Amino acid sequence: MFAIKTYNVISNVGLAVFPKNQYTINGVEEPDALLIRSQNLHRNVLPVSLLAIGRAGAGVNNIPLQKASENGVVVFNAPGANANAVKELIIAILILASRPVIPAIAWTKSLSSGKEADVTLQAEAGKNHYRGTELAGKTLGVIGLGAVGSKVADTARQLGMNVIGYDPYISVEHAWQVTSDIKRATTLKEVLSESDFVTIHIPYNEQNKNLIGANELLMMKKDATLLNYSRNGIVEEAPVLAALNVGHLRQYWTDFASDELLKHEQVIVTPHLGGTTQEAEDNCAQMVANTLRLYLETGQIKDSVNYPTVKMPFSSPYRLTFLHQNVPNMLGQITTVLAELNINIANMINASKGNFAYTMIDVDAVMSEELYQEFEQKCLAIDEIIRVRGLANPVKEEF
Ligand SMILES: NC(=O)C1=CN([C@@H]2O[C@H](COP(=O)(O)OP(=O)(O)OC[C@H]3O[C@@H](n4cnc5c(N)ncnc54)[C@H](O)[C@@H]3O)[C@@H](O)[C@H]2O)C=CC1
Ligand SMILES: O=C(O)C(=O)COP(=O)(O)O
Repeated sequence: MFAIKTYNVISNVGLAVFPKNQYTINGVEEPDALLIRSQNLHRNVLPVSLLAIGRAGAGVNNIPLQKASENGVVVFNAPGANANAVKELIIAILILASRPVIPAIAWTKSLSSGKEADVTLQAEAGKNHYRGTELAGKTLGVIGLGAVGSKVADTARQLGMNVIGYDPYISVEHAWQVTSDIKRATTLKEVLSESDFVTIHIPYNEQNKNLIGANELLMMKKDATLLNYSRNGIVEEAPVLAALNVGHLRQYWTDFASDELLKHEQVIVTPHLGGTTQEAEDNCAQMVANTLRLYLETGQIKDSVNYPTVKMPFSSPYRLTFLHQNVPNMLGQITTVLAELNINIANMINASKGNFAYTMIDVDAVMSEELYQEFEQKCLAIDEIIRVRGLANPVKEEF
């Protein structure tokens, strides 16, 4: 049995991926895996039992990745699974930022038909106060052309906007997804200075902390609108409020509340709604539940943010897996231990990601508990080996 502990609201479609006869959900204190959304784990102690964390969503800045890697905890996310939800919200916001639909609705609601008054006439007479502008022909700057940004760029083009994209680290896969008729900016300044709307779709990490501050805001067109549906730490709040106050920036739309932002009339804050649709919640939970199962049951790693992708058919009766430092001679040391115990290798694979690496070795026969314990002890005596697992071949391997 594997034990999963969940935090946040996780879709039942995702939870249904775990067969009841093999998994307990929220049944024990020492889980094999966590399944979370935005739960902040930075202050949590990771239990020794913990093998994996599944983030049902994109951003992993709520997870202590270095600590997880060092403790042999593989962290997975659900790349792209909520991107359409964020895209649709961004498009709605671009329209709401151009046309005062929300105040117009509130005003219309306030009309009352007294004895003489006719709400239709009042509405017709007052509508000019709610004149908007159109998106077609305006320029949208998209910072980050990953799963969300590439979709936003495409749809904005379909709406007749000019689109400038900026992503110096774009993956080949996403580069293929981005429509070819957007302008590629080579500097942040280029995208900021040419856009009427700027929308940010990048991860929060040390490098992207405060990416948009006073200097960058000055690069923006006067009267432009800034959208931050990525993370609050990417945009510095004080300079944004100052830019709004002096009339340099028109509006700031964000998914991340703060006391200061909520007080400002030209800041419109949504309650971290980007990925909150039924479809996105189902997609994310289902995707990451499948990758958790794949890892827990077969040792294979897919969509991990801290360990490499490793795929190998489970064609032998027994599999050994090793999370270790990415240093020379790891394979040599592991195979020496196997040879000492007279265990024959049927198949093996090794891959690395940054400072960490993963090795899977399929062996000819199921190891007895006693033999496995001896093997594990010898392996863990090697300083650079972080975690060892022994897995019997599951009946079902496809996820
Ligand atoms: N508001 C919400 O509910 C949601 C927020 N997000 C946030 O949006 C972020 C992006 O999500 P996805 O597009 O799914 O991730 P992704 O990983 O597919 O794309 C991120 C892109 O940003 C690029 N990038 C990184 N640093 C950059 C920089 N300094 N300048 C320009 N480009 C840069 C990368 O090369 C990559 O192409 C997530 O990390 C998360 O923080 C994602 C989903 C929902
Ligand atoms: O996927 C992301 O990065 C998000 O920000 C969505 O967060 P959530 O799952 O709604 O708490």
